[in-house]
Amino acid sequence: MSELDMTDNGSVEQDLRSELEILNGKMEELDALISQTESRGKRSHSAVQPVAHAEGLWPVSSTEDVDKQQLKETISLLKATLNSTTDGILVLNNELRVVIYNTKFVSLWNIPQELDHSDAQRWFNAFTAPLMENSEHFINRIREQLAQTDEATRDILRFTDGRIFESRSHPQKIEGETVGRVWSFRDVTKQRQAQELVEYQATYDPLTDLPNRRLLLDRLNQTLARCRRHERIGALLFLDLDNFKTINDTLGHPIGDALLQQVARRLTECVRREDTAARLGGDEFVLLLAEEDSTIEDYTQHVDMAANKVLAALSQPYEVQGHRLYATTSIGVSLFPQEDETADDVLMQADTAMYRAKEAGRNTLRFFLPSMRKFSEDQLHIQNDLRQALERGELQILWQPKHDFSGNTLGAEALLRWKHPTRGLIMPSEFIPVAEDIGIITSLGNQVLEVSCKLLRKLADEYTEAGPIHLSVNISPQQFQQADFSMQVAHYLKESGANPSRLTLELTENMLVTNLDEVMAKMVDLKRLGVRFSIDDFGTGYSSLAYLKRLPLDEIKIDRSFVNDIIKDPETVSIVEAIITMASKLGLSVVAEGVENSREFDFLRKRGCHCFQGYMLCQPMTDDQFLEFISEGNINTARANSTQSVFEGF
Ligand SMILES: Nc1nc2c(ncn2[C@@H]2O[C@@H]3COP(=O)(O)O[C@H]4[C@@H](O)[C@H](n5cnc6c(=O)[nH]c(N)nc65)O[C@@H]4COP(=O)(O)O[C@H]3[C@H]2O)c(=O)[nH]1
Repeated sequence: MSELDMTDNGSVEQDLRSELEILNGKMEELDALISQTESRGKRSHSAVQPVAHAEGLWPVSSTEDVDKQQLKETISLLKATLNSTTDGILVLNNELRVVIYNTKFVSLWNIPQELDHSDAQRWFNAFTAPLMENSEHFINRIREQLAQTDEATRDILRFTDGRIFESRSHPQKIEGETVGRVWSFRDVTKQRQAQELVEYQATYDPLTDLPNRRLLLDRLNQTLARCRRHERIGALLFLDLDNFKTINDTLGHPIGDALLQQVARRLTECVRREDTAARLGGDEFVLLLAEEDSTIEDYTQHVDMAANKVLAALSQPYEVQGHRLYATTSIGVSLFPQEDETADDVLMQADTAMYRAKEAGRNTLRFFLPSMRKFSEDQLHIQNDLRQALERGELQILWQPKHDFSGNTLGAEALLRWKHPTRGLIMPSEFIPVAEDIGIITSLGNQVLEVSCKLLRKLADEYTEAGPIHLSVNISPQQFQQADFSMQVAHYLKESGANPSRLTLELTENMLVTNLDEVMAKMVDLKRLGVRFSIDDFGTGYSSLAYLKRLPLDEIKIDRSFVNDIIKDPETVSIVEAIITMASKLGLSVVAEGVENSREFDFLRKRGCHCFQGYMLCQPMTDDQFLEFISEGNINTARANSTQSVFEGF
């Protein structure tokens, strides 16, 4: 690569002067000598001709009546001085012919002796072409510098073999008239590489080689300025991997790092050269799309397509050190400029939109809307409030019963609610992701486990006539990954005296596929205690027959979205039928969740579904309501408590 970097002209003249101090001194001697001969009526300097020597090219006078001895001494001193410098020195005249050079120059540029040493044009043609990607540019620069009769210059020359030279040049004058130019070349490869490394480390992410936050903000600032100046539109995409933490915690950081590297590669492949893919840290990436002179509608469409392409690319399975991993992404998009927002504002807006994408179910994208600004402020408040909610006892567990096809209550699922002092009832879809983000989901989940175990014991002791009632508890990935999770479960079971076979732990598919072996070992451990396992939201994640066969599962829960679609969508009918058949072949019971009407119920019952949960049957209820419901053994109690129940009877 040939890169000319013209900077620092002012101070260079000073540097060059000092560097060539000795040389200049000798030149003055030579001038004085020449003047002597001139004063005798001879124009000796015009007779000085370049003659090639093994060590370089030196001016030799042909004038007979110059004091030859004195001239010889001066030349030998000049020669010694030039050859003692660590820089390659080259002097050209205005016609681009070589006047003088030293041995260092020859060795730096690998110039063989047999070449015509007086013809710089020929040198450069022969030697710069293979050394530099753009040698023509270099030769033009030499000509340009020769034309700059007064200025000192400094360039950085880059060679295809990786070497970097610093080239300084200074005009050569005789009696005020510029007759040529002196160049000094220094190999600065090591210094430049060290400097570039420092610069690189300050602006690039070492793991993925992508620009870091600093460089991104710098480019975003420039893009914002260009957009404002030329009335263009730009877009920033904020990406966050949905289940990276699970993978990182379960499989370890080396695998997490390798996954991030693959994500970075895919991102770079998805975008155009003029776009910027950056990593902010952790599993947060950003795409800065090049600005365009376009209408907001066209640009939005373009960004939407680009973001969907990224979602599709990043959701493909990853092969990392023998593990097949799945990672989806949530994307928030901010279009700019809107008002007088800064680069930080744009980043924050995209981040806010990303949270909305997560909230909307992950593996999706959302554009930032001004109304979301309030949402991000709310998020901050929610985080602070949730930290205190545990201590203040604001979290409550509701129980949603599950029934067999005759209406017998088989059990219930524990569902959290947050009774916020000013905002009222907050649903888990809103606060569970926050609890995961701020790291309190494990203690929250443990409380649900503890309460569930105590209730199991109470049901077994005091509600025997209701038959064996099972309780199901949702287990978050972070909670399951705790090294002492099995011990925690064992502790709550022992402390309460609950029957372990009545406790069902609900896991999600994505939790299972990240590291099958480790997950299986933990499940086997827990199975020894006697607990049951259920896969929640089955069909929405990465369902794989491999894990269904290998893991010690007891139950599959068909996701609500399938249940609600079976009436209107023939494809969903096939999926649900396949799930029930497969579960039956594997000896697993099937729970249909979110059953809202009798048509869904009838369809599922006829296909062999064992267990039903949904508003048609019962809404989630408080402890007291649930215990009353159990003691009456009558589903009609639940109907009476529920305004939304559409249950028509079994
Ligand atoms: N539209 C409709 N919805 C129905 C119907 N029947 C039940 N549902 C709702 O479906 C969700 C079922 O729970 P999930 O799939 O485990 O999904 C749960 C679970 O993933 C999570 N969650 C709730 N409690 C806990 C908890 O204690 N720990 C953890 N880790 N997650 C929890 O929050 C999710 C949402 O919980 P909920 O809002 O209580 O929502 C519950 C329930 O109220 C119906 O007929 N129609």
